[in-house]
Amino acid sequence: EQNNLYQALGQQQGIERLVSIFVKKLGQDKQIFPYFAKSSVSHFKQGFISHLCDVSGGPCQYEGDNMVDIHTGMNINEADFNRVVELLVEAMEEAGINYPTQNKVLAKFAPLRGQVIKI
Ligand code: HEM
Repeated sequence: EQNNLYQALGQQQGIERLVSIFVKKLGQDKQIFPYFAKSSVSHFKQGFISHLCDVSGGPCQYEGDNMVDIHTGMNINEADFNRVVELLVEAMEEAGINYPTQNKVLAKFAPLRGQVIKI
């Protein structure tokens, strides 16, 4: 069951394609771009790919820092969190990912909300 989500996302290739679209959207968004102004896009991209591969049940182990450590100090508020989720949904839409699969991805991220938002 766990592994089904990874399959539904199109495995490694599908996840890489999705994250590329997502990263492009983050960089083009006036509300969100400032957060990433000083980060390495390729580092973020690789980290996000392996994290998504991991949480979707794929054969990857995310080895980056935990969500709290990464996002602490960024002062991410609720509205910005919601915007990032919106951009992720748009990216999934553009990548042709079906609704049940989109919802499963969102269900994986929802519990992380409290670890990412201003603490
Ligand atoms: C559930 C939602 C989120 C998840 C799962 C998530 C996950 C991640 C991951 C996996 C990384 C890469 C870590 C690494 O490998 O070093 C990362 C980095 C980052 N995230 Fe998030 N994130 C989320 C929400 C957000 C939001 C809402 C913002 C800003 C509005 C944000 C801003 C950043 C930034 C700026 C970095 C790059 C840090 C650097 O310079 O390396 N994240 N996030």
